[in-house]
Amino acid sequence: MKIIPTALAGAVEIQIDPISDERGFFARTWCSQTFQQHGLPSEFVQTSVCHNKLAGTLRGMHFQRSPSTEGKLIRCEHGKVLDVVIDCRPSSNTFCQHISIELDSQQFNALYVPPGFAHGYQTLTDNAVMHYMMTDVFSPELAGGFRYNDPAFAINWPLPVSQIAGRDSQYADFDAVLCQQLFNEEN
Ligand SMILES: Cc1cn([C@H]2C[C@H](O)[C@@H](COP(=O)(O)OP(=O)(O)O[C@H]3O[C@H](C)C(=O)[C@H](O)[C@H]3O)O2)c(=O)[nH]c1=O
Repeated sequence: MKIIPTALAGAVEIQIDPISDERGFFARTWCSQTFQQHGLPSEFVQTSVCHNKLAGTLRGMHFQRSPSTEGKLIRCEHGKVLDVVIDCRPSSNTFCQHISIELDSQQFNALYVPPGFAHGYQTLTDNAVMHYMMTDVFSPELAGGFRYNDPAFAINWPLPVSQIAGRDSQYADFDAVLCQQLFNEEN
């Protein structure tokens, strides 16, 4: 595996090192020891899968606020998505900044998103399937979100939105003070 830092400390792309032969290839996608050596999670407590019917579907920007310690390893298992994460950590030098990365089932790449981030994606193909591995259990009472088209982030989504949950298009405008309260590690 190659672990590639991004502009947001702690968020890293994981690329595979395929071992090929005439049948195809074999590649490691996660290893507790390798992850631990890179300061990444050595264990996960929940995994999930998500199917999206149409290209242009937008899910996000979702977070689990403090005291959740949810980090997630995300991979596209069918099709391709533009994945976006926003740094919501009050003490971070990149607070409120975001990165975008294509997760492509044909590239087998993944993204690790640490606690303190909002996450979302837009599907670039029909029938895009996402796989998640989480470091903390899902807590509905700690779930929240920012609007995908909030001018505070100016995220450049590649396609017109074809499908989006009502909740996701109605989040209030971003409020940095509220965000710092939501993600205050002392909560
Ligand atoms: C996330 C999650 C959801 N659920 C239940 C709650 C709902 O009854 C149903 C659909 O949930 P939701 O509409 O929140 O699913 P998404 O819109 O895909 O949300 C996810 O999409 C963004 C992009 C993410 O990064 C998060 O993983 C997650 O927020 O599954 C669970 O039971 N466990 C879970 O971990």
